[in-house]
Amino acid sequence: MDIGADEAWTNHCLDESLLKNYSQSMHKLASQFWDANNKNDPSSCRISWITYNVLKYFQEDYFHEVVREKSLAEKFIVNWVDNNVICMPEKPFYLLDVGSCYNPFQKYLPFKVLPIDIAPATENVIKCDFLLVPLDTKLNIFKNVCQTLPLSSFDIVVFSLFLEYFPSPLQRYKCCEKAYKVLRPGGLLVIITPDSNHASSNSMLMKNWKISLSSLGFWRIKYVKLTHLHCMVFRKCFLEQIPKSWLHSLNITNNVKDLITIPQDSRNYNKIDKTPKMLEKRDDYMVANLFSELTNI
Ligand SMILES: C[S@@+](CC[C@H](N)C(=O)[O-])C[C@H]1O[C@@H](n2cnc3c(N)ncnc32)[C@H](O)[C@@H]1O
Repeated sequence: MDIGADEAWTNHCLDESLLKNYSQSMHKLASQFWDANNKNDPSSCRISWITYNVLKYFQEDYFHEVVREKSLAEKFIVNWVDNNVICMPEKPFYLLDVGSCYNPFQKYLPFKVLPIDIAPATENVIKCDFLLVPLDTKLNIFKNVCQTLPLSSFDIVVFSLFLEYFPSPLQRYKCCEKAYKVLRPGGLLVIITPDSNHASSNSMLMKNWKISLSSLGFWRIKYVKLTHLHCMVFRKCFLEQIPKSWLHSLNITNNVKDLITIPQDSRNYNKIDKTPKMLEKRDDYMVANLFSELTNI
């Protein structure tokens, strides 16, 4: 029976032991295997990649991006006034790590981190369902549970291996919309999503993500395909009309909320053969291979 994404999500969230089990396994996989294998190399470690690129933006590229936005404003005939530019943020940069699991950014001193997760794997992570948590003027945490997140407050929002957790593109879109609201103008949304295929095989998908996020007021300033990951940095423009005008110039107006798709979305689960099968030796090899592929995430 098809129950739809929202009901599927509600049912999933009710199963606390399943959520906990997942995040603890994820913590173990990331800290005991991936971190040990990738030696903090930004060309293979997602956390180092994010840290390197975010610091480069705030410490070297910030004004270059402001100049670029100003020239785009001229191109799309959007009214630009110089006091659009709010002062450049200073260290420590305020980072919201959504789906943090085990707070992997805590060791980086340039960040003041708020790590949130629907099922924290460690005690220093705050419990919060990002999809449902209300926004307000202030951060409100009660008994290690986040009650409200503050609007226009963060320099950086990180979605690392997070969006693909949701069953529908619309839920992913709502998360990006929320990230837009909690970011300061000029702030960054960093998205990391897994994919071990060649860069060209899902390039259309990534282009659609760019379109969808542009409709919210983000401008993509960096995109890199690593062996097993797509890594993207989106900047919250001072003027949301700029990315929206870009979309308008391409005649893109429809379905922008349904474009954050992942390869699993197009799988027809009704057609999958559900008759129980005996596991064979070659199934073990297949699973082992799958994980060895991910050793340098
Ligand atoms: C694959 S793990 C990624 C952990 C970490 N970000 C990393 O890169 O290693 C995804 C995490 O997202 C969390 N999560 C899923 N849905 C969430 C939601 N709605 N709000 C907050 N966290 C969520 C899960 O509990 C899980 O810990």
